[in-house]
Amino acid sequence: MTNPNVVLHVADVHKRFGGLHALADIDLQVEEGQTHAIIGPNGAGKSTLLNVIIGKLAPTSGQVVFDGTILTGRKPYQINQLGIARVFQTPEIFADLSVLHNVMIPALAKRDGAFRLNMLRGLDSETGILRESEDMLEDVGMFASREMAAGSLSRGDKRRMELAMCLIQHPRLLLLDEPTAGMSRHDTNTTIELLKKIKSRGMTKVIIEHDMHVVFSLADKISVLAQGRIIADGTPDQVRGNPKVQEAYLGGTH
Ligand SMILES: Nc1ncnc2c1ncn2[C@@H]1O[C@H](COP(=O)(O)OP(=O)(O)OP(=O)(O)O)[C@@H](O)[C@H]1O
Repeated sequence: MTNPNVVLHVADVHKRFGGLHALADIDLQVEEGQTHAIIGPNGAGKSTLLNVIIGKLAPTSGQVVFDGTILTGRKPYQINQLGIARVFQTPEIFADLSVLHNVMIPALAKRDGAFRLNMLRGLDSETGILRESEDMLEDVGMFASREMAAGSLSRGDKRRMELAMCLIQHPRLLLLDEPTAGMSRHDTNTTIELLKKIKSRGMTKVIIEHDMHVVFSLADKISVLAQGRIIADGTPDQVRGNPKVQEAYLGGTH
């Protein structure tokens, strides 16, 4: 039976790279407002799955449905316009521009439907978007750094700015690709707190993460991938106690 709370449905998806079955028989249902983690050992197919969702890769068969709309066959920018944003994977930032201007640009692009170079000229006259961007920077703890050049930020601060750049677009679904990769424990904990704060706003999130501390701190549901298949899914407690998971993942290299 269809669950009315499901907002993202990856339905019977397969992805082959030549002879390699990178995704097999994937059925993933993400409920509105939840944080759904996808975990699994290296090479399990996590990035491939994320790329299929955002339209960067076409599945060999099956489809992805978001809020009743079939995403499969659409281009990444069209999927983005439907309210799906991805963070922490090669974001386009303007290293020489201030943090504040970097946050304003995606807000303007969203309002106007596309990015135009001449947006860079009139930034300071966009008072509404300027104020909203300042609020967003306040939210992610970056207000004090708003005049700094984006290229001079530390890795942790850059990721916070990137998160603000995503949130300012008010996505309905936020995809996070290893949000704490390469971070110190302190920055990781700050990011967890930040993501919890976003969670309380009810935004749906799909998160790929290697760090089990992050996964168990944030996830409402976890799907475990191994060799391209979902071998278990459920609440963190259900997944933690699943012997198949312990064998394939938790007892493995991580
Ligand atoms: N473009 C591609 N062409 C051929 N094979 C690919 C391609 N992309 C991924 N693969 C293969 O598909 C499998 C799944 O890779 P994927 O990157 O999705 O795994 P992952 O779970 O994200 O791994 P990691 O945790 O190491 O990032 C791997 O065997 C990988 O080598």
